[in-house]
Amino acid sequence: MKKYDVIIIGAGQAGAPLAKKMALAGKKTAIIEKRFYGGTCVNDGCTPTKTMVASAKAAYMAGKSAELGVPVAKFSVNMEQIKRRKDEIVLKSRNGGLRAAEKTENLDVIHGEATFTGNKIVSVRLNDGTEQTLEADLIFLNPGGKPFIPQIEGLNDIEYLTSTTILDLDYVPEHLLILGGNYIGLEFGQMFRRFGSNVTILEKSGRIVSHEDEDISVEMKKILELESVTIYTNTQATKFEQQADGKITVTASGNGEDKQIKCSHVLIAVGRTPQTNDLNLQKAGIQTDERGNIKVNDMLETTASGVYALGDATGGPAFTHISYNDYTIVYRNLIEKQNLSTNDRPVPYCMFTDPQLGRVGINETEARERGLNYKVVKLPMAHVARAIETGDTRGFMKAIVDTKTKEILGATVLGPEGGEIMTVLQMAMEGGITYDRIRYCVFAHPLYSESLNNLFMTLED
Ligand SMILES: Cc1cc2nc3c(=O)[nH]c(=O)nc-3n(C[C@H](O)[C@H](O)[C@H](O)COP(=O)(O)OP(=O)(O)OC[C@H]3O[C@@H](n4cnc5c(N)ncnc54)[C@H](O)[C@@H]3O)c2cc1C
Ligand SMILES: NC(=O)c1ccc[n+]([C@@H]2O[C@H](COP(=O)([O-])OP(=O)(O)OC[C@H]3O[C@@H](n4cnc5c(N)ncnc54)[C@H](O)[C@@H]3O)[C@@H](O)[C@H]2O)c1
Repeated sequence: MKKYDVIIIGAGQAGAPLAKKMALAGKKTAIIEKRFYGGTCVNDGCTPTKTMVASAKAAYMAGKSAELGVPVAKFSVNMEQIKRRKDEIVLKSRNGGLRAAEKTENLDVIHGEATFTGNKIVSVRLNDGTEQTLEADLIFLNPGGKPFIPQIEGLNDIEYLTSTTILDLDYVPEHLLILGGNYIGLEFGQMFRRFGSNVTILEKSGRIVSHEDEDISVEMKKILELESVTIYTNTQATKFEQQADGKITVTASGNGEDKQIKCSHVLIAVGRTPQTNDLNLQKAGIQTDERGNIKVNDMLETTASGVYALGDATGGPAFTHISYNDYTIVYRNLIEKQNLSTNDRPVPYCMFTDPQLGRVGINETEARERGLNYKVVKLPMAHVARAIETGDTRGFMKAIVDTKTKEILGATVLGPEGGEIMTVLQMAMEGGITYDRIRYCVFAHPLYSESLNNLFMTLED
C-alpha cells in the first residue's frame, strides 16, 4: 500500500488545481483520473461547447450580415472543420493541464478508476489493467457527473445522443429533437439550428429556463423561435420508435394531446447525475443523499472526517467556477488556516445562448417570495445605444434593488454580452456600490455597460 498525504479522486475543475497546490505546499499528493485530465469542463463541457457556439455565431452572422450592408452571397457550414477546431482546442487544454501536473514535484498523476476499499483506503484499477492501493489522511472527491438518462419506452433501442456524444458529430443532423429546455438543451439547440438542423425542443415544465423569471422565459422563447427553433413546453416524450428508414418517431405528450414527431437524432439534456455509484463510498463512511450526491457541510467536509467533496457531485450549483471556488475554500481552510464556507458566496452564471443570459443574485420571483422590500428595473436592449449600433437589440436587462438600502440584490441580463454586463453588476454588489451611484457613474460611451446609467435612472428615490 502506497502512503500519501493527500489523495484526490477526479481531475475536474476542483481536483486538478487542488492537486497542484497541495503538492506545491509540500504535501505528497496523488490525483487519480479515470478518463481525461481536466474533467467535464475541458473535455465535454464548457470548452468544446463554447468553441462550437463561436462557429454557430459565425454562421448566424453570415446569414445576417446583409442587414449590415455586407451581403454574403453564399456560405456553408463545414462540420468536419468545426469539430477539428473544437478537438484541437480541447486537446491543447487537456494536455496543457496534464503536462503541468506531471511536472509538479510531489504530485503523482495516476490514470485509473478509484474506489474505496476501507476507511481512507483507495484502490485504483489502473488503465493498464493492474491494481494499486493507496492511503492518505486527507482525501478529496471530485468525481463530477454524467448525463442523466430518463427511463422512457424505446429510448434504449435508439442511438440517442448526450451532451458528450453529440460533440463527436462531424455532420449536421437533419432534424435534432432535444429533451430538456435549459442550459444544455438551449445551447445545443440554437447551435445546431444555426448549423442547419431543424430543431425541436421538448420541455416538461411550463416554460424553458424555468428557474428564471417568467419574462425571461418568454423572451428567450421568442428569440429562439425567431430562428425557427420549435419549442413545446409542458411536454414530455413518452415513446421512441426506430423506423426502417433510419428516422426516429417520438411520441410527445403534453397539454392534453399526443403528437408524433419524426426526427433524425435525439439529444437527451434533462440534467446530470453524480458519478458516485462506483466509488463504494459506504466503505469509508461517506454518505450520499437520495440522488447520489455526496453530503457535505458548508466547509465541504463529508460525513467521514478528513474526506472532502468538491464540485458537481455535492449537488450544489453545477458550474465550473463553483467547483473551482470549492477548491479554493478547502485549500485556504486547510493550508492557510482560514475559516471559509460555501455560505453566502455569489453564484453567478451565464447561459451561452446568443444573446447570453447572465444572472447573479436573486431574481424578481425570489424577491417576491421572500417578501422583500424591493423594486425592479428593466431596460430593453432596444434602448441601448451599443445594441442598436451593432444591430442586435434582442433581450433586456433587469435588476432587483433594495428600496431602503439602495443595494443591488440581483440582476438578470438577457442580451448581447449579457454575461459581461451581469459581471459589472456583480462587482457592484460585491463592493456594495448602490444603484444611485451607478446611475451617475461615468462609463465609456458607447459600451453596453454604459446603459446601466439608464437602467437605474428610471428609479425614483
Ligand atoms: C455540455 C456542458 C456544457 C457546460 N458548460 C458550462 C459553462 O459554460 N460554464 C460553466 O460554468 N459550467 C458549464 N458546465 C458545467 C461544468 O462542466 C461542471 O460544472 C464543471 O466541469 C465542474 O465539474 P467537477 O469539477 O465537479 O467535475 P468534472 O469536471 O466532471 O470532473 C470529474 C472527473 O472525475 C473523474 N472521475 C469520476 N469518478 C472517478 C473515479 N472513480 N476514479 C477516477 N476518476 C474519476 C471523471 O472522469 C472526471 O474527469 C457544462 C457542462 C456540460 C455537460
Ligand atoms: N452555460 C453554463 O453554465 C452551462 C451549460 C451547460 C450545462 N451547464 C450545467 O450542466 C447542468 C446540466 O444541464 P442540463 O440542461 O442537462 O440540465 P438542467 O437540470 O439545467 O435542465 C434540464 C431541463 O430538462 C427538463 N426536463 C427534465 N426531465 C425532462 C423530460 N423527461 N422531458 C423534457 N424535459 C425534461 C427540466 O425541466 C429542465 O428544464 C446544469 O445544471 C448546468 O449547471 C451549465
